[in-house]
Amino acid sequence: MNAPSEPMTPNATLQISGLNFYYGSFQGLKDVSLDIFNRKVTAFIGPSGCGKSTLLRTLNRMYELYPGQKAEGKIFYRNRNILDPGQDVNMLRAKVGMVFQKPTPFPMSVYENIAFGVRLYENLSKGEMDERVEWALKKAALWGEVKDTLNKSGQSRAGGQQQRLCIARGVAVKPDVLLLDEPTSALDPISTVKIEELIHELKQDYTIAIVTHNMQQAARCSDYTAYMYLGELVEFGETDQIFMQPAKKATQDYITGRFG
Ligand SMILES: Nc1ncnc2c1ncn2[C@@H]1O[C@H](COP(=O)(O)OP(=O)(O)OP(=O)(O)O)[C@@H](O)[C@H]1O
Repeated sequence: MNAPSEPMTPNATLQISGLNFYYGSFQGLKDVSLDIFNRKVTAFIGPSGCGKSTLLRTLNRMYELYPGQKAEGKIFYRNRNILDPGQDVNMLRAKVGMVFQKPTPFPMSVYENIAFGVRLYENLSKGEMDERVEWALKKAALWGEVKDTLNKSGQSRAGGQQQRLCIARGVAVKPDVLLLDEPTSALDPISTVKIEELIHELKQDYTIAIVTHNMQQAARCSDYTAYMYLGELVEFGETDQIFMQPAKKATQDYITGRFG
């Protein structure tokens, strides 16, 4: 780990400063700066291709799994710039977990879906692991539905349960931050409501950033909203302000459906 660098804004879990992102020669993010606050939900909204997912994927350096993708600028987490080459990326991804649009349980039992990730970071006894699995499934509001079938395949569950299993898997390694990339867009309305209720519960313990196409979802779930367009952050603020009194006409046009 590098020496501590700059102090962060109080109450910020992540502080993004002057972030640029490149897919080869194409610039996907342009000088983006914003704070992601502790135990709050921050929503990224904007038309398709504006850079929402790109921004989310910088926060745990997920983009590095793909050649030719590069981030420049600073993202502070615990007073350190996680974009520094010395950052331990595995540790970062344990602390800043991610859930994807399409539920992606591993091809193994419900129990193993959770235990697998925990074993990468901790050496727990069988009893401790059983407790951790139960704890994570309870956090993801799934325990009641799966407690009698923990040894059945995670992939055989319904879509909404699979997504909550992925959230349980993320929570099980005790992260600080959960990144949710369109977590309900592949789900039916009832499962969507459950995930939204879960987000509300989870923010008591975790900092959450969510990408969503659905403006009503952003309005319902988030405390802060960032409106993006063509790789730039147009406006960022408390969700009520962004939806009721946006400072910029471009934001107003988007949220009133006049554009996008
Ligand atoms: N692997 C890639 N290679 C090249 N360009 C990419 C790649 N992935 C994304 N882009 C481009 O980067 C820009 C931002 O994409 P991104 O997926 O972050 O947008 P988004 O706002 O999340 O869009 P959507 O709502 O459609 O998911 C787009 O112009 C997109 O075409």
